[in-house]
Amino acid sequence: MILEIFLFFFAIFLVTRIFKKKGNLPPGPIGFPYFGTFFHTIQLKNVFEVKKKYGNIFMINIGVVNFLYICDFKIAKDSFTKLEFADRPSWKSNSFFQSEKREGKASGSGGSRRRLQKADEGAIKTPFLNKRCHFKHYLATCCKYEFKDEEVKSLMAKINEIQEAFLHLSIPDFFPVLKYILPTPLLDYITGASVFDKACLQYEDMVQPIIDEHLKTLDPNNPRDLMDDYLIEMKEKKNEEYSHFNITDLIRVTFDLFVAGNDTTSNMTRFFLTYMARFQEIQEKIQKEIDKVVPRGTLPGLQHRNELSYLDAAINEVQRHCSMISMGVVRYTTADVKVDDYDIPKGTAVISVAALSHKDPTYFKDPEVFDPSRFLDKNGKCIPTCEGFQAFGIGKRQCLGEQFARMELYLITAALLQNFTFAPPDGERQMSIKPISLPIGHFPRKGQKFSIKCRN
Ligand code: HEM
Repeated sequence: MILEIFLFFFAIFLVTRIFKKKGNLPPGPIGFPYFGTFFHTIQLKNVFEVKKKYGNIFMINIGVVNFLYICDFKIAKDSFTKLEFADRPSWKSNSFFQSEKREGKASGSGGSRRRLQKADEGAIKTPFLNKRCHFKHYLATCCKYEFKDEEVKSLMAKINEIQEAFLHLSIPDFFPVLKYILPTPLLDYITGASVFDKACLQYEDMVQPIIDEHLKTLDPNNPRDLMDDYLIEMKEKKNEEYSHFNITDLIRVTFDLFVAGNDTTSNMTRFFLTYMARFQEIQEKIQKEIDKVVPRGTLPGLQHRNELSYLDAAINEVQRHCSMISMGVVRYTTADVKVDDYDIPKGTAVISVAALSHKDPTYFKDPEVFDPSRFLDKNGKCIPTCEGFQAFGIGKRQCLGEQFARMELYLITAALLQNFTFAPPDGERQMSIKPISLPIGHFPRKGQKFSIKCRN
C-alpha cells in the first residue's frame, strides 16, 4: 500500500515536471527528478550536443541548482558586464575563498580586489619572475625563498591538498537532502569535507606567523608587498562598520593568489610548449623573431616585448585553441534578470562556454586552424583581445591576474624558446595537442614527453 501511494505521488511529480509551464525560462533537456540533467553537461562534447538541440542559451538543473549555459560570446558579454552576474556561488567548495563579509569567490568586489589589482598593475616590483610560485609568495609576503625551500614546498603541498579535496565538496549543495539522511561525519567523509577543513586550518596556521611578522615590522610609509598593503588598509578602515578587511580575509587573499594564479600559468606554459613541438614552423618563426630582437647572451625582458609581437600573438592563439578554462568560472545571479528575452531567476549558476566561443567561426575564421597571425594587426602588432576571446573571462569578474599572467607567460616562453627547441619525443612523428578534458577544464596530458634540444 505504501509503495502504491509513493508510486502515485511520484507519477504526479513526474508528469507535472514534464508538462510544467516553465514561464519564460530558457529551453533545456528534461532530467531525472531530483537528480536533474547532470550527465547532459558533464563533458564539453555533451554541452555541444545540447547546444545543437536547444540553441545558444539553455538551462539544466543539477539537484536543486539551476545552471544557465551561454554559448555565444556576445550574449555572455552583455550579461557578464552587468552587476547582477558578478557573484560567485556560495558552495562549500568556495568556502575557503570567502570570509563572512566578502561577496564571492577568489576575491570580493570591493577593496581587496582593488588592492590585488594594484599589485597586478605593477605597484609591487620584484626581480625574480622566473620561479612562478615563489614569485607569488613574494608578491604576497615579500619573503625570498630558494627553489627547494622546505617552507615553500610544504605550503604548496597544503594548497594542493586543499585543491584536491575540492571535487566532491559541493555535493550536499546540489543535493541538500543528503544532509538529512546521512550522519554528518559520514557525509563529510564521503565529500572530503573533513580533509578539506583540516587542510584549510593547517594552511591558516602556516600563513599566520608570516602575518604576525609583517605586523611587527610594518612601516605604513613603506609597504613591502601585498600583505603590507592589505594590513595598512585594514588599519585605516578598522572603524568602518562594513569594512571586510580582516586577518582571515588576508589569509584567503594569499590563498587566492596561489590557487588562481599558479596551476593556470604552469598548465598554460605546458600547453604552449606542446603546441610549439607540434607546430615547429611557428616555433622557428618565434625563435627568429627573438634572435633578431634580443642580443645574444641576454635573456628576453619586458623592454623587448613590443618587438616580440608574434610570440605574444602565439600565446593568445594557444589560449584560444586549447581553451584551458573551457567553461569559464561559474557566476551566480544576484537578482532576477533577463538574458536575451529569457527570465533568469536570482540564484542561478551561470556558465559562459569559452571553448565554444573560441571555435565559433563568427569570431574566428577557420577556427580549428592554429594560426597566431589572427592576433596580429596590419602593422604586425599583437592584438591582445578581440570579440570571441575569453581565455581570462569576461566583464565584472574577469581574471584579476590577467596582466600578470600575460607577463609571466611572455617572459617564461621567450626565455625557453630563445634557448631550447621543443619537438615530439624520439620515435613520435607528430606531437598530440589533444588535452585531457575534465568538467572543470582542459589540461595538458600528464607525463607528456618532449625532445628538447639546446640552441647554440
Ligand atoms: C594563463 C593564466 C590564467 C588564466 C587562463 C586565468 C583565467 C581566469 C578565468 C577564466 C577567471 C574567471 C573570470 C570570470 O569569471 O569572468 C579567472 C579569475 C581569477 N583569476 Fe585568473 N587566470 C590566469 C592566471 C591568473 C593569475 C596569475 C592570477 C593571480 C596572480 C589570477 C587571479 C585570478 C583571480 C583572483 C580571479 C578571480 C577574480 C574574481 O572573481 O573577481 N589568475 N582567471
